[in-house]
Amino acid sequence: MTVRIGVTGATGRMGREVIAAATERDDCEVVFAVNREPDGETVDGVEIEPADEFDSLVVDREPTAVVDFTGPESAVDYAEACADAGVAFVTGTTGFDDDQRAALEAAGDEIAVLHAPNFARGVQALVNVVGEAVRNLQGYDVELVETHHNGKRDAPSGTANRLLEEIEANGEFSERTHGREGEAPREEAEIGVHALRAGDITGEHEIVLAGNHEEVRLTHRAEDRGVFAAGAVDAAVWIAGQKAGRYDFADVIGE
Ligand SMILES: NC(=O)C1=CN([C@@H]2O[C@H](COP(=O)(O)OP(=O)(O)OC[C@H]3O[C@@H](n4cnc5c(N)ncnc54)[C@H](OP(=O)(O)O)[C@@H]3O)[C@@H](O)[C@H]2O)C=CC1
Ligand SMILES: O=C(O)C1=N[C@H](C(=O)O)C[C@H](O)C1
Repeated sequence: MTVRIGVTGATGRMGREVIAAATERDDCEVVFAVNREPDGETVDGVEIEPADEFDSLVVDREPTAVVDFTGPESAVDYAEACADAGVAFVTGTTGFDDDQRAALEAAGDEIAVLHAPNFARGVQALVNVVGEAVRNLQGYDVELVETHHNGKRDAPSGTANRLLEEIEANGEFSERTHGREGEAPREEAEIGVHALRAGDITGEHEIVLAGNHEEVRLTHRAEDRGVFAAGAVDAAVWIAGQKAGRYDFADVIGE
């Protein structure tokens, strides 16, 4: 079976990678790709169409799934349009506020919705091990540093927030401290969170656990955005035929 994929944010950093990853697979076809204000360009031979035609494209082209890397507001709009059309929705977009997250989850009542803040398999492994590290090192100081390109809009990253949830679920922490300045001694139970933005760095996440005259560093470094795109296309293939509900990348890779 060929999985028919619609792509949103198609001329963005990730949208281009998704088109490339999908078109190089034998089991996928990109049936449409949209961006806000396309200027007639094509990406890997796929014509980029205007985003305001999404509602008709998602019906007429009969995609199996839409893959979205845009922004939180538009991701929610696309999820709702997919719910109306009965088309599965995969999004890697980050930076949702609580209302937007609730709206995205509500779409999961109608269709299969998969949201993952990071589609790298190595990050899923990091999520799996960080809780165990925190449990084994109770009382150690924990700090998280994430580093991304200078075009990233949200901070901390979606991946950082996911890792922080895992850290908090496995240890006794009082609060997150976002950066430090001036007279700011460390509280025993705080988690320091630091967001660096520079150049075209694809994405790095490092958790530092320190105490007892030793330190442990758990680091993931994405070397190429293709790793995220490949994971997102794997998710689009996996979600074909899934029933309505809310899914994450762990479901795709079988954990
Ligand atoms: N889950 C994962 O593995 C990953 C997630 N991400 C996340 O994906 C998202 C996109 O990242 P990236 O590709 O780097 O960003 P870009 O800014 O490069 O691309 C975003 C694209 O979406 C379009 N867009 C943005 N806002 C809207 C809107 N309101 N309506 C319609 N189109 C819109 C932009 O159009 P225009 O050109 O007109 O602005 C652009 O083409 C971010 O939230 C990022 O954090 C990124 C990498 C991996
Ligand atoms: O914006 C990015 O580039 C990335 N965003 C995701 C996030 O916010 O966690 C994933 C990845 O780190 C790249």
